Amino acid sequence: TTSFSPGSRSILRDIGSNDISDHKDNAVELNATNFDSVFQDTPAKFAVLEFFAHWCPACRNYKVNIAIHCPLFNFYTLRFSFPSNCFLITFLAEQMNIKLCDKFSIKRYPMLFWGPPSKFVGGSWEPKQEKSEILVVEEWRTADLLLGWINKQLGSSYGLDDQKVGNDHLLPNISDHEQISQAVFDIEEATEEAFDIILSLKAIKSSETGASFIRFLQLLVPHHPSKRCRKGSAEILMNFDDLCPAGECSYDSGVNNTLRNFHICGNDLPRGYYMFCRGSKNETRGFSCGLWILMHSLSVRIEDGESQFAFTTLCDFINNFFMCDECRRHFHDMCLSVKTPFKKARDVVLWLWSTHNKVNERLKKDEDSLGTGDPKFPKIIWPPKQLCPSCYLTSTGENIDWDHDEVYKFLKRYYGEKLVSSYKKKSAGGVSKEEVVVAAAEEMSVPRNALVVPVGAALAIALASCAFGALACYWRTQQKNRKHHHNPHYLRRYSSNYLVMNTFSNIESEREKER
Ligand SMILES: Cc1cc2nc3c(=O)[nH]c(=O)nc-3n(C[C@H](O)[C@H](O)[C@H](O)COP(=O)(O)OP(=O)(O)OC[C@H]3O[C@@H](n4cnc5c(N)ncnc54)[C@H](O)[C@@H]3O)c2cc1C
Repeated sequence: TTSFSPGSRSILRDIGSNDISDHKDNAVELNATNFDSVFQDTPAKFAVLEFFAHWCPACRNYKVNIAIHCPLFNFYTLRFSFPSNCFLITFLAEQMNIKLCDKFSIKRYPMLFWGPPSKFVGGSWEPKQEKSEILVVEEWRTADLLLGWINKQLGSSYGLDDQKVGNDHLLPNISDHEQISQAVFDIEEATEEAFDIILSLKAIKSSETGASFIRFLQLLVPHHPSKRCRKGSAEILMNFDDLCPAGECSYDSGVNNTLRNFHICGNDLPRGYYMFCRGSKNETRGFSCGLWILMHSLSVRIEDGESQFAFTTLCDFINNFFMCDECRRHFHDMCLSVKTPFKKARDVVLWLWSTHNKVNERLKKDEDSLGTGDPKFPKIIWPPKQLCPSCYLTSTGENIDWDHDEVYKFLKRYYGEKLVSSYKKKSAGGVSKEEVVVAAAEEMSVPRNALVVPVGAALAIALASCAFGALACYWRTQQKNRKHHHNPHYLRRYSSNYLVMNTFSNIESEREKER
């Protein structure tokens, strides 16, 4: 038997497996406090909201039935997502959540509702309410009943044997113009998952790995495409020297003031699923895809003065914290092959793009011969012509003559504006105002008047006052008195020319002004 912790969504994951006792509870708590934000946070068009009670055997039994008999549900419950953009949320009706139960007039368990997620935000339901967009799901006891009911609402004809419907609203990457908007969610997910992995493997274990982690945060604070990740990174950065004095982080859970008390992108992450990066098989894509997208989206946001810093930071981050050994080593070799420091942001963007293509090329051969790739997402040299015709000067067979100016323009658009505007466009023409609020990614530019100081300034102040956590310490000091110093030793050590020293709030207020 499995016990589900009160209020958690663990049951969703648990029913994803036929052996429902397999899974650990690592799910995000859904409760009266985050109820609205969870609904706001999804680009899904429809949601199934379930009120259940942990003592209600029927609640559990019908889910097991669904999990075993309908792979389609298996998929969406596992991934929280459903064909036609629908997802299931379970909600435990216990004492602390009683007000919400009242708002939805819950009189029995389980009770399932169907509607656009935005309608659940601050929403309510009454039995005789007419014209409500929230409907009670009447048929839910078995997989085919529930599927039949949903088919009726959607005018679709999904069948119990459908295996891969989870991806049918996502186009393959060849035509992923519109889908890139969803990548913001994956960028957040990958950022938080990377942080989780670092914590669970206790990967910050020396002053070197600590410094690498700090530099990564320094890159995220001004440039992460998601505002809440920028904020979360800033918080960790500011507290880092307290959290990891002398490079010794405490990883104990249940202890105050440890890294575990922090989330880079917010308490409700990681969500446990990917959207743009979702594979057609469970074991493909996901985190590593999200990590690439994160790196590309960072690269197009940096300024020339940060080029070498961004390059070494990404290289070191992968080398220290991406725990796929083969990936790490190959990437590291490619980093080492760069002999001249980068001076232009454009060159970093193009280096990352071509490095990613080298990985694609290598993996394509492996995947073709071993059959280990995702059949829906074969490795390709990217971007394909369909996505960027002007990127191609000529191509004969395997040889492509790229127009690098066009490739650069395309990448800036795709991982910068496009990532933002598709999402906003979709929201504006789509369901509700709230969805715009959820847009985790906003503008791509760093404020023009960002204060840029020599990065060497960091060590002058920082080393003197805090042996380790130097950069975090400096960062804090900077906020207080903004003194500029220079220390060539630091430049050598971190091989970086400049560092944008903006406080998070400065950056955000600049962004507000620009808006
Ligand atoms: C640093 C790093 C090194 C890796 N090394 C290895 C390795 O050695 N062996 C291994 O088996 N796996 C490796 N991986 C994983 C592998 O690269 C893929 O991430 C994984 O196979 C999933 O592939 P995917 O189809 O989701 O596409 P990914 O390659 O993950 O790409 C994600 C998305 O990025 C876009 N994209 C594709 N190519 C480019 C490009 N050139 N420039 C910009 N955007 C692009 C596409 O939209 C694509 O869907 C590595 C991952 C990372 C982050």
